[in-house]
Amino acid sequence: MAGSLTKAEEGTAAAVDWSDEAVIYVNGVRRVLPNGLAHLTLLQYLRDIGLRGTKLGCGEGGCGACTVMISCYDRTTKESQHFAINACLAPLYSFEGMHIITIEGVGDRQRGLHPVQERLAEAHGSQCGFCTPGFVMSMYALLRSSKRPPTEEQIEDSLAGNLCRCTGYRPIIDAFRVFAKTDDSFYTGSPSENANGQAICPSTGKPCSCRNETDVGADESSLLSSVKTYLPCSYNEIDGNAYSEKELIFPPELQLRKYMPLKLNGFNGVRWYRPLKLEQLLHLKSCYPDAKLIIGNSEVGVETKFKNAQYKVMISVTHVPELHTLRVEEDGLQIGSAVRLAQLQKFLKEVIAERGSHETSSCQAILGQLKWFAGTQVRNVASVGGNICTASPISDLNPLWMATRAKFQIIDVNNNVRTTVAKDFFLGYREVDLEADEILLSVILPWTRPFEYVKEFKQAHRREDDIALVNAGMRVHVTEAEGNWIVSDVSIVYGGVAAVPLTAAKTEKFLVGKKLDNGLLDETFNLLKEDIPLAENAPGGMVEFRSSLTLSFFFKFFLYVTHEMNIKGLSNERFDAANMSAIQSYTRPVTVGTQDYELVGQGSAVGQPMVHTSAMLQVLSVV
Ligand SMILES: NC(=O)C1=CN([C@@H]2O[C@H](COP(=O)(O)OP(=O)(O)OC[C@H]3O[C@@H](n4cnc5c(N)ncnc54)[C@H](O)[C@@H]3O)[C@@H](O)[C@H]2O)C=CC1
Ligand SMILES: O=c1[nH]c(=O)c2nc[nH]c2[nH]1
Repeated sequence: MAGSLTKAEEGTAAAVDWSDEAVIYVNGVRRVLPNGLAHLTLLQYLRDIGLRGTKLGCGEGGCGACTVMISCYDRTTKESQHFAINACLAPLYSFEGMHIITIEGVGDRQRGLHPVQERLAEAHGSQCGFCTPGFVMSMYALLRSSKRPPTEEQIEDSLAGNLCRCTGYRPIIDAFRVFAKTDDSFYTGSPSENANGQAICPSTGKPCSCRNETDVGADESSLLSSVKTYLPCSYNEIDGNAYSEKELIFPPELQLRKYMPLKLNGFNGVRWYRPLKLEQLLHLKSCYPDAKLIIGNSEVGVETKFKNAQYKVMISVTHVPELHTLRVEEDGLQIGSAVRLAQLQKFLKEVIAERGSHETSSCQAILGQLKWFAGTQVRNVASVGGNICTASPISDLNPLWMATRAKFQIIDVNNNVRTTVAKDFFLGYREVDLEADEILLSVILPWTRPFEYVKEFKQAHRREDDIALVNAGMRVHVTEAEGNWIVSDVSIVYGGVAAVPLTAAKTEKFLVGKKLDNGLLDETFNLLKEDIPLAENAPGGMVEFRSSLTLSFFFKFFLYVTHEMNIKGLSNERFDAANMSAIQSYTRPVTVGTQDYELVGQGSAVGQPMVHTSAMLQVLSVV
């Protein structure tokens, strides 16, 4: 049904036939969304229609209890794509034309448990059950989106946005480890052996004894490990059918459905638009200069829920192709502002694999930082432009855009494009160089030159899914002059230390023209302390610690560059082997944990590793 045009929209070239018909599928069931729900999140809607298995935890995208799987159809590749998201921040209408699968769509009492649910229950992976549907959905989305069985690392990464506060992560990870099919022998019952005849663990690739522990019928009086329940779960025990036969498919109607520009309303006069063309977006922005652009809503959602922000007009720009550019160009990469962070990760990996390493030092640093940016569910929706324009003082990427000499392309409502350097874009606390009639179009990330090194830094209370205490982006370019390799250009930018990312200007000036050697360090540290002052009462506290981080990040950068230059024979600066760990990027081995307990046969359930009676219900999220 076509929506009527407002006065402001009348008589313009971009007048559009806006539709107010919004169709989604939820667990295979077609649902026409009524107009008037623009103020609702997906989570509120799901719970309103009786699907209460998806939980409201923190409500700000941090705990994963509200995880659901979204499927959409890529008309270019003709494939459906699946990803886990947090329903608590997701604006309902953003999913028009998509399929939402909730915990109820994965398994239920009639169809039985999905193997993911079955594993979690059997491996004692639920206790109070509140976070359980979120874990199931993250694992389910990973399996549905993986062409090959995921690795154990991928499984753990996919759970970084899910918090558990009672069961503990060991049994949860143990439960899901079986889906990391790394060795067929694990499934055939004849594990491979090394030259010494020791069994090789199919999961870790190291000698172990887990094959014995898969023998459920082993002597019960012996010491047993909880990993004994590692059995493949390829079928459902209720009726013996392969579970894949019951997997919800992407609805054929949605494959064929034509996207329409949408105009819908919400409570209290809220208006929600989904333009399909840049021209439509710019026209809306000219009619409503105060309109809020929305992509992932992971910042705007927090502002409206917790900071009393009210936005009357919201423009969802997820379907504007010009904002989704991901292009390799002669001078670097062009990255559209609406590109999701997970898409950017995938793209950067491809670019790094294809191009020479000297060109992609910036790409590697950004990819390195994205690994620790929030959790999977947030990265699946949050966008490059959303992070830049939020201009959060702790943004993980903004110091890097500045340090890498990135440029931002900005377009106004009259289609004029201007380019500014990232370094000049952040004006004050959450204030950027954008006029009311302008939007961010894209980011241009230049290739690095030979002998140019870029590195990312972040320190948080915990590595996964946490905001930075201090972060930084650093870059140096060295060139040869009279037989010496000297600094020709350097960028040192810190986040988390001021209202905007802060450039260490005096330090940069000092370093230019110098040969990087240990003798420079004392003076550099003194200048850094002047450049990055942290007052005793600075917001965020822990000033001594944060101050020392600014120095230690630089020291690590210095070591990294020195080491790289030594390898290339450009320098013979002393490199103390004890400092090696400072330059190695942190890689956490997959989690390994065992639990040993003695079974005391006293004729009762006490002391027996029995699955508790609520487990089957908790993994279905019906309790
Ligand atoms: N809730 C959470 O757990 C987390 C939230 N974040 C935040 O989420 C944001 C990520 O992006 P989204 O979810 O996509 O943001 P969003 O849809 O919430 O938009 C964020 C801000 O950017 C503006 N914006 C977005 N694109 C724009 C463009 N092209 N031109 C001008 N302004 C534009 C929006 O109007 C809004 O003010 C980051 O800024 C970060 O601060 C990041 C990690 C975790
Ligand atoms: O750049 C960011 N990185 C994060 O991890 C994060 N969490 C909330 N907001 C954030 N911004």
